[in-house]
Amino acid sequence: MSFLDIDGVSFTYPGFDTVVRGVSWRVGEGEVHCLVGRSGCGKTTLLKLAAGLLRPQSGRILLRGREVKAPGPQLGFVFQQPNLLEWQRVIDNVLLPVTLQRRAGAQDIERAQMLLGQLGLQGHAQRYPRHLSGGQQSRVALARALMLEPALLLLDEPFAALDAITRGELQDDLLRMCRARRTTVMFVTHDIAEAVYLGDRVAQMREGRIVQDLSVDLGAQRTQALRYGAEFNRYCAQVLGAMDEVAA
Ligand SMILES: Nc1ncnc2c1ncn2[C@@H]1O[C@H](COP(=O)(O)OP(=O)(O)OP(=O)(O)O)[C@@H](O)[C@H]1O
Repeated sequence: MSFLDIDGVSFTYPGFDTVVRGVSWRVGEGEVHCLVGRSGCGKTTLLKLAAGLLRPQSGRILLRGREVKAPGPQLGFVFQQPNLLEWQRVIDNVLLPVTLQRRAGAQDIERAQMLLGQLGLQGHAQRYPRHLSGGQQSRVALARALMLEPALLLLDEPFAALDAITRGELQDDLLRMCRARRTTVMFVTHDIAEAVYLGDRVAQMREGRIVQDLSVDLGAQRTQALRYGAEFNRYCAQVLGAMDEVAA
């Protein structure tokens, strides 16, 4: 049994063609798995299925052996837009997963402050989202997703709107935070280099199916300098090659 078992899962939006077609995918605990593929191939839908936001019509999804039926505290989700509450301060945005259930206590506030500190936002807790840059807002969204210490973090192109340097910093923050906690990560991106940089595995989706599942043996400690190495570029070429096969 893997940490996350996606087993023969299919999904169709009512009245439309099937979007996810018999996908099986296993994710080990503490691993980072990236999912790439052309626009519309079903990546977001698969992520929503893994989150329990959608239910498969066939197959099943098990998290630590238990069927995922609805989103819960074991799951964190980060979307392309930070989706912060504009009228709440940064600290209250981070505390949101707690305050949706109960009043935040001193320990919760301490934890939120710690997460903000780890993401370089210690001085920003009392600000409002509009006072932050795009990269800082993405960091707040990441802190919020980690607030309940989820076992599985699902990210859907969370850094797509950021410039290359900020994006690199966020990638390193994500890896550092998740490796330290052994958080398991599923990360959807259009960017092949981002997938290879972050992933222990990179899966490629095409027309609802996983058509390539590549193990990336670049070690657990990734630094941006890796990107200039031959090995890194070989992995990128392998993923791109499989994508080009589709276009040919
Ligand atoms: N709520 C919905 N109702 C009907 N069809 C949908 C719905 N959401 C998505 N689809 C369709 O399902 C297919 C897969 O969409 P999905 O968002 O999963 O793709 P994706 O690979 O994440 O795309 P992108 O990279 O552009 O975000 C697309 O053809 C899309 O039009």
